[in-house]
Amino acid sequence: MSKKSGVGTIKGVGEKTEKLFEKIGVYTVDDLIHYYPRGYEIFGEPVPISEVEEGKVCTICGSVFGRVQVSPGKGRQITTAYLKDLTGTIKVIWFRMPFLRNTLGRKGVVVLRGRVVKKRDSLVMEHPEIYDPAVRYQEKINTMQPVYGLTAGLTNNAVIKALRQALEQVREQDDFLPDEFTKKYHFRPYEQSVREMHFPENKEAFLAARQRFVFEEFLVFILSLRQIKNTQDRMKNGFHFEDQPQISEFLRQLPYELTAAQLRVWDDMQKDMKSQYVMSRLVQGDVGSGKTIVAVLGLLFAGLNGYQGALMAPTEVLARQHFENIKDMLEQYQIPLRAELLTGSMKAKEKREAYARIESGESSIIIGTHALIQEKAIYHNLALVVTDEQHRFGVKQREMLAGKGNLPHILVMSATPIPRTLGIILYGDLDISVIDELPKNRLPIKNCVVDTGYRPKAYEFIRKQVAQGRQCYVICPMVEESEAMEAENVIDYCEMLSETLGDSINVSFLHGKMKEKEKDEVMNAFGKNEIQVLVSTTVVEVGIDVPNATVIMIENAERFGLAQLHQLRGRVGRGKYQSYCIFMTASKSKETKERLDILNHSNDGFFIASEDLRLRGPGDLFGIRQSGVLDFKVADVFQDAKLLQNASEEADRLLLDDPELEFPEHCKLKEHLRIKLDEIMLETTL
Ligand SMILES: Nc1ncnc2c1ncn2[C@@H]1O[C@H](COP(=O)(O)OP(=O)(O)OP(=O)(O)O)[C@@H](O)[C@H]1O
Repeated sequence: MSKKSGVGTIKGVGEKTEKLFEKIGVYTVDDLIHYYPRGYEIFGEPVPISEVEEGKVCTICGSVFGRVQVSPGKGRQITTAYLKDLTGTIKVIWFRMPFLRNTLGRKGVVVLRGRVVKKRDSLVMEHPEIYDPAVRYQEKINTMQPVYGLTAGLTNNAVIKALRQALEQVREQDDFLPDEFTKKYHFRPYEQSVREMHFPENKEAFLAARQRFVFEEFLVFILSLRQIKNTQDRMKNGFHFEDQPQISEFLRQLPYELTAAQLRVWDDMQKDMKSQYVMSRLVQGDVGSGKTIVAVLGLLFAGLNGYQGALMAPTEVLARQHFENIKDMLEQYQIPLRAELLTGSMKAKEKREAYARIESGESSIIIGTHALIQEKAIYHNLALVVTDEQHRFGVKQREMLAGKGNLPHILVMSATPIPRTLGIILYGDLDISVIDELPKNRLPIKNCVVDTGYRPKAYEFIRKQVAQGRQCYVICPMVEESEAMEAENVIDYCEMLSETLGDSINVSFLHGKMKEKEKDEVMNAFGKNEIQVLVSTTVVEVGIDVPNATVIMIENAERFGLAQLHQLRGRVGRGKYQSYCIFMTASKSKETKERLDILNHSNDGFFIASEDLRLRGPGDLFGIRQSGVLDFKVADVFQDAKLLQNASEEADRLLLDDPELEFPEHCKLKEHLRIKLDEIMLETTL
């Protein structure tokens, strides 16, 4: 086995497990070595069964009592057992582990560790880890146990086992970080740091190791940005943009006036597009601040000037929403441009026809997902690409999109509230425009944080809002184990709510496992108010815009990060109606209360992000990811702002001394950067 070999070369990793590893993005031994835990658990002593608490991960010790039963149902089997100690008995269930029926009964005393939930008024431990024999658990008490991101079928223990072997392959010479930084910032040696990331002695050791990888990650990121920026600096374009009277007319006819901030951004964009240089602009604005219309203006501007404009959305649901919205606008305001939708799930024939209309230039506004940048899509004078911050383009992507024509202007949309100073570092290759005000017609969202006892009242409130013609979202409890279980959960909840609310209210559900077409149908029906209450997972998190929705109720609010809760809440309060957000939590913990209080008292994404940082403090072990957007493996833009600053300064200095990274001490870094840049290119072209 070497670091470059596949995970399948690790002892005990068979073909099936190899496939599961691939699902989580681990292909090689090296990938595994750098597959860091999502968090760590500190195991406590087992508690008496009579003292387990709802909503908490608990450890109990006892023996299996009675028969172990497995409910039928292909792929959904539930194994049920009862565990007993001197103080009481608790029901325990496992999902999709029918083989436990034969093994569990024989084990005698076991230690189980899992989350306790309430089902039909009694406590149930869900899908716990089993420690066998119990003495093995003793070794773990008070140690930090890594918790990895998993997929159905892959257990945490399997990852740990494979990792222990993989770590044998780590060598000091694998370190690509130049020595000068290790010395200057007192980082621990590479090999030790990798180990401490997975199996830290204690919190301090973990924090020290983490610092090193945070710095490394930022440094590589910034150096890559600088390279992209260097090649695209002040690139000339061959477009010729002129003011379009139809756009002024369009703006006059819109049912609302643009805010001053929106007008400012639109002004920046026009200047960019009319100049002789290629635009690379980031538009940053809080949820619901009205970024879409600004993007639409850009697309119209391109179309009316005889070019094509493309809008790339992160999900199909969102792509379709934008498409319908733009198509309606074109019709309503009699703008003679054709909009085209292009998504991965479209039928081959539909795609072929769309490609043809794109290539001939018949369609000038093209909206879609990643499919937009697939090879088969050939553009006819593409002048603008609007995208979100997940899909950032380098020169290569621009070239590919443009075909043989000019490099298109790029507009990137972001709802991540990042302080300007950080933004300049992180988006070093982009000019930044900020939408810092909300449309005038908005009433601030009214929030409340309540416990689960409030549910009946919340449902009553929803019923009243629906009676007034409004609509509601219910975000379902999160299930960490698997997407499939999350889907089941959403369906069950939907059934229950539908019964509670009665026949006159249409309740439906949405989850990530549904087919794109089904998702579209549900979202469409919700958009038209044919569905009044939508029970959903976090798939509605980004971009969904149904201004008639006025209530969002978020179950298990304590399990989400503040930024994510803010995004979710942003689904309401998008129109003129008073909107409400109900944060539901069973947790009594002080931290939860404090965190949710921040949201309860503020609707300002920027303030929330900074408060979150203050609360979590530096080096928070269990920090729930701030944003999926600037997705660093280890680093956190907010928490590690200081290291980001350091890395940025060091990157500048490094490039000043050795612009091509040709010094011998930089050669490993250079090689790593090359691989990294290839990866970035690949990610954006797939
Ligand atoms: N100036 C304005 N006045 C009134 N309503 C507006 C204005 N600008 C946009 N809107 C409306 O506000 C709603 C939210 O706008 P939009 O969907 O563009 O938000 P966003 O910034 O993209 O938010 P998110 O980040 O949540 O996707 C839309 O229904 C839009 O029509």
